[in-house]
Amino acid sequence: MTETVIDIHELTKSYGKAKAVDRLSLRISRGEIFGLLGPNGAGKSTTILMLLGLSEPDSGTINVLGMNPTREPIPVKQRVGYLPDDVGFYEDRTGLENLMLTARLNGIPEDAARERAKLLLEQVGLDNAAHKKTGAYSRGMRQRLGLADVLVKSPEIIILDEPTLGIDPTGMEELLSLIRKLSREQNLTVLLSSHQLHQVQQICDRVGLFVRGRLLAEGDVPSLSRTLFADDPLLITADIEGLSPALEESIRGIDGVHRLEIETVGQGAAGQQGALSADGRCRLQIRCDSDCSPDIAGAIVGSGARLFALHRQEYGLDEIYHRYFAGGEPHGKGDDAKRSG
Ligand SMILES: Nc1ncnc2c1ncn2[C@@H]1O[C@H](COP(=O)(O)OP(=O)(O)OP(=O)(O)O)[C@@H](O)[C@H]1O
Repeated sequence: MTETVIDIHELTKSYGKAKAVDRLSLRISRGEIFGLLGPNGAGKSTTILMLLGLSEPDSGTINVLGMNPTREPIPVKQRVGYLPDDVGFYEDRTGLENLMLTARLNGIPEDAARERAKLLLEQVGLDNAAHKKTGAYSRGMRQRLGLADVLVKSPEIIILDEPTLGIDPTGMEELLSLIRKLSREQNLTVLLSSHQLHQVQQICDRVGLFVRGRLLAEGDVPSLSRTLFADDPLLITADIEGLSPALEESIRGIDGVHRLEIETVGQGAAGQQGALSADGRCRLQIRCDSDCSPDIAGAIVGSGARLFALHRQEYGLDEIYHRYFAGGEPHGKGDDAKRSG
């Protein structure tokens, strides 16, 4: 059975009349990577501060590793690592010295501190920069050092606030795969807030979508997209040559196919519907309620037509996010969402 390590129930926090967090309920399991997503002011940071015992809820309950962070902030802090978005280091000291300082502050004896710091620098890929002053580190290196820094005390949960902010795409990719690797190897629970949707999607087991202090939806990306796009079936596009009435008929007859539209492509085509281009090429746009691509490909090839490309549109976090947050407001199911092809 999976162990719940973070259990939030009906958590509410207001600043004056404004509710920063509004009846938030959420459970996170050990070893899970959970992404907190939402526009500015959604309540992500306020939630994180309450999880760390740095801010007191107005009502509701929070349980972190069996503890109440408001009443037991110190034991929670010992077992939960936090990487803020603007991590600070002693710039005139090396990466190794900075980590050893954190180790000392956590009561780790000198020899063990050095060993731990060296091991962590190796794990985050900074062993070559161990003796370089952190003032000369790039943003990506600082974030990796920040990750090593939160891991010094061997936490069970790490909370990362916008860890990929300001890092170039390669550095971002490396940092995220490092987070995933560490989480999987050490059964480390990771809670991360981010706006980098595409990247978050790659590493998070589950995401929660926040807006105005409320959790609008949570789940893994495929199940969220199924719920959100339930009235907007899957789109499969096929570029073919040699469409016949019999092929049209057989595609329309495939179980799960809702609608078939034909668009011209290729030489002399103007993208008009229903006509073939001079070279006989056309694009079939097939809306289905399940993935019918194998049956569609089979029907095309079986009819003697030539298949040039078959593409299945995937709804990812970007589409989900835009549907909820376009213009900073949650949108309903019927609204247009920005889609990638
Ligand atoms: N100390 C504070 N005093 C007054 N209002 C605050 C305070 N901290 C946050 N708020 C307000 O609470 C709401 C939630 O803010 P919070 O910082 O938690 O959002 P966020 O999702 O973390 O946003 P961001 O991505 O910009 O950090 C916002 O309306 C914010 O203005």
